[in-house]
Amino acid sequence: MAAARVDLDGRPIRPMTICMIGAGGFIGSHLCEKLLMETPHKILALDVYNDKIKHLLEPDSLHWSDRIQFHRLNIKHDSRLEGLIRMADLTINLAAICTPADYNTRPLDTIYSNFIDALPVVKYCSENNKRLIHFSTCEVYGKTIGSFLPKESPLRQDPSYYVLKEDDSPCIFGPIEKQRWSYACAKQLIERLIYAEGAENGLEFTIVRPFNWIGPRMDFIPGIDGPSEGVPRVLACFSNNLLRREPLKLVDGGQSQRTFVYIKDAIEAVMLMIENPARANGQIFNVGNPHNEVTVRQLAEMMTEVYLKVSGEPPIESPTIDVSSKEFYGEGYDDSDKRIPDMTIINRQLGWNPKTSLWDLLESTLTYQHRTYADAVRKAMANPIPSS
Ligand SMILES: NC(=O)c1ccc[n+]([C@@H]2O[C@H](COP(=O)([O-])OP(=O)(O)OC[C@H]3O[C@@H](n4cnc5c(N)ncnc54)[C@H](O)[C@@H]3O)[C@@H](O)[C@H]2O)c1
Ligand SMILES: O=c1ccn([C@@H]2O[C@H](COP(=O)(O)OP(=O)(O)O[C@H]3OC[C@](O)(CO)[C@H]3O)[C@@H](O)[C@H]2O)c(=O)[nH]1
Repeated sequence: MAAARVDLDGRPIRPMTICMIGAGGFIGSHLCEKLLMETPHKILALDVYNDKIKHLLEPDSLHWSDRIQFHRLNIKHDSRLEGLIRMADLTINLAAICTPADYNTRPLDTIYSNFIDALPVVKYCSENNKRLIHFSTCEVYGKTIGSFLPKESPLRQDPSYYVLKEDDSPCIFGPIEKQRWSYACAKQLIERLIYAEGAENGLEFTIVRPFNWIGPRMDFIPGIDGPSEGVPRVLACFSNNLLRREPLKLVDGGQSQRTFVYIKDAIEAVMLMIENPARANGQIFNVGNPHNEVTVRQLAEMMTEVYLKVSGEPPIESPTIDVSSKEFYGEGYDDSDKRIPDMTIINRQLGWNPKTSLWDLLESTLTYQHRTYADAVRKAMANPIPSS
């Protein structure tokens, strides 16, 4: 018989029902997989799409088929939402517009999706005394304090000017006409609302701030499983360029810095939050890998090297090309300069640490991208759809 599952304090973990909103997306698909394969918990999976979790839903014979139920619904307007939250012990809200290309071009949709549409979820959890794990973002920190110092200032090397701490760092956004910040601002306000529901009405909540989680099934490859003119997040943009053997586009010289964490490491952190409510409730957690920092240019160079290795293809003559942010994203784009998560709180509360190096996570992710898309891209390039 399998050993009983226990939490970090040695208490048995009781099987629970989880209402997961946005379960059909990148993070949702990995979380569903992990919950079904390694726990006895049940999932009410809510989303407009289910392509990324089809493998978990289709075969009736799989031993978890009675532990996941998919409900195709849009939380903007569906009266089933409150009933589903009431049926569950815990709600996890992942639903959002969260691709930067949308923030300045569809700011109203972005604000509605990240603030207005999340309001009923918070309200139903609060009114029905249900626990909520809400997905926010590292973008709530905006720009670092250090970015406002003169370029040559030695203080730029001082971590207190750039490491991002949940309980200490300010949230620094650009002006309103830089509509890039519509997303970060909406996420910040929903965080404040959830926090206030906790303080005034006793809502049991956890807020997650992901720092660039990447891995298989992230976003789409334009023209293959998403719109030809669509602009996904950087992993999928660069994967698309590599698959098509075209130069990787570096926005404004690729000088911005990011830390990337492997989705499978990050999901371990979410599992600890799910199964340790006493340690996770009332907390805001950075979840990232401070050791995997690169400039976007370095990311492009590393992805190129890894892709050549896993695909066996020869290099192209010009592996990267510079583009302006106006050309790439349009008017109103702005950027976070640097994102290093402070890990003190998640370490103290949950003992979590990321494990996978950037090279290793790119190797497994690009192997997946090559296996999944190379043939389809080759065929699409051989038979381009004529423009009307
Ligand atoms: N991936 C990251 O690194 C990252 C970083 C920061 C924040 N986040 C946050 O994590 C969450 C999940 O991100 P992801 O990367 O999985 O994105 P994703 O776009 O792959 O997943 C979001 C899912 O929500 C669904 N959804 C959106 N609006 C909906 C609605 N009105 N009704 C029902 N379903 C709806 C989408 O169909 C999609 O499947 C988001 O809230 C995002 O802001 C992610
Ligand atoms: O072809 C490209 C695409 C992007 N860039 C630059 O890469 C940086 C990262 O871009 P991206 O991963 O698309 O998004 P961000 O990190 O800026 O924002 C995300 O962070 C977390 C999240 O909240 C959800 O995932 C989202 O807002 C950036 O500097 C781009 O300009 C590029 O050079 N070439």
